[in-house]
Amino acid sequence: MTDQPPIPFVKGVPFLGSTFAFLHNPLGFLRRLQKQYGDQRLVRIQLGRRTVTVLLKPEEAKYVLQENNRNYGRGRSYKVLREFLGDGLLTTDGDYWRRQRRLAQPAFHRQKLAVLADTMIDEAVAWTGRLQAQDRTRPVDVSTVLTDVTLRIVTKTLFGSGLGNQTASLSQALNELNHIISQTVLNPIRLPSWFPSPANQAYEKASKQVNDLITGIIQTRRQDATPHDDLLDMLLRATDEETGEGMTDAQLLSELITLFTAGHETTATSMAWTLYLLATHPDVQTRARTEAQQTLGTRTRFSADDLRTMPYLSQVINESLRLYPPAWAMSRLSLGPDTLGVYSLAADEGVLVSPYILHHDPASWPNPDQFDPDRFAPERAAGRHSYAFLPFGGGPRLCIGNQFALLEMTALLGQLLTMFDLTSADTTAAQPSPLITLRSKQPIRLYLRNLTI
Ligand code: HEM
Repeated sequence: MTDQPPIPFVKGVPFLGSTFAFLHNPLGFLRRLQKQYGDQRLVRIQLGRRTVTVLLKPEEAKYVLQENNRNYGRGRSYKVLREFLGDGLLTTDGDYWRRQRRLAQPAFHRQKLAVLADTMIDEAVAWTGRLQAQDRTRPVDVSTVLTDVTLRIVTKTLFGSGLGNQTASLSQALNELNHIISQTVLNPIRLPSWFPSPANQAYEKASKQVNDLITGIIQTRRQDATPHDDLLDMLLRATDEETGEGMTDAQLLSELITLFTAGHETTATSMAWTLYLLATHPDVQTRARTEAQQTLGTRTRFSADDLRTMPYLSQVINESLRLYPPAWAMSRLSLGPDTLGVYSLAADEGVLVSPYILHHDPASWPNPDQFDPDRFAPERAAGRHSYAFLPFGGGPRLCIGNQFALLEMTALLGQLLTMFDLTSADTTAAQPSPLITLRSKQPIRLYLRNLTI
């Protein structure tokens, strides 16, 4: 190991290294690194007091996320999230994470998802109905309408439709909690959690409300032998093959809040980008609509099977996830020393895997900024490295909700395209803003014109 060269290091400015350059424009900064250091495959930068190794090629991403994943734990950003989400799938590591993942995985199997897909389709139909009833001479802010529908879908698929008037209060409380978490995680000046600041007090209040509501739901369900077609039911029934034990109420609570948080804004964000791309590429929109219309035929509602049989729509979604991956960066910490390609990596080093950077590498994606769904046509995708496209991460920590998200997006897109023509209300191009997820800097506003008129 000692013969190996150190990873190329970007010095930046004295004491602060690349901190300001990165914070000022993270995506621009990372793309400059890619241009300058792409041939070396990785590069180390200084962020604050720590150094971070940025992986610039899919081979190293695969190595860290999959081949030697046991040497890489959750990075620092997950430690902050853990304060809020507790010990859930997203924030834990090691044996604890492995057991929770084993318990939760069956809830996301194909047949189980087919049941949840029906809920998604019902919600997609209701959503387009609400859009149709709106005043459509004015543009629609897509983030608002998508947050609304993805919230409904995640609440219903997690907790079922039997919550009655609790559905609205739960959804509202969880959304508020989610909002406070995002604001706090992104704020560089964080007061300790015991300090009675307005943000900490708002968090305490929302968190207590969510915990009380979900704990109440869990306890009611534990007394109820009737099967429910929702994720909570599947998680409640899950037992560990080795010990025969299931999850405690506290574990269920953390996993439910995690699934809600991880599964809601990501999907709303990528749907917003997809609608924007379709509105600004009318030829792609027409082709996607034709496929959706032909699949639907004379029916008014898609079936769960239909959602897996629209290859062009799936190419469109993939290309949108390539250009604007909601999880634009994933952080890891090396647990022990390692060898990355020809370089040596020390223990306790930050490692950054950025889907955004790998998705814009010209070596894998010629003209990387161009929207071209045919890149995902089987003949063009053949031979591409499997980690050149990783919107859902990879290896054992691959997003547990990836198929859920793709089904949901297909249901919403398919339904929307069969009813409306989409055009952009703005002349300037939308710019990505890397917050916790990769949102658009400006609101995305579209006109929805009724196709039948
Ligand atoms: C377009 C939508 C989505 C995107 C782009 C996305 C992306 C990701 C990525 C990149 C990871 C891996 C993070 C890492 O390894 O550091 C992840 C993990 C995770 N996602 Fe998603 N996700 C999406 C939707 C969902 C949905 C719908 C759910 C649940 C219903 C969900 C639940 C989770 C959970 C629980 C994890 C942690 C898995 C583990 O480590 O075992 N995600 N997601």
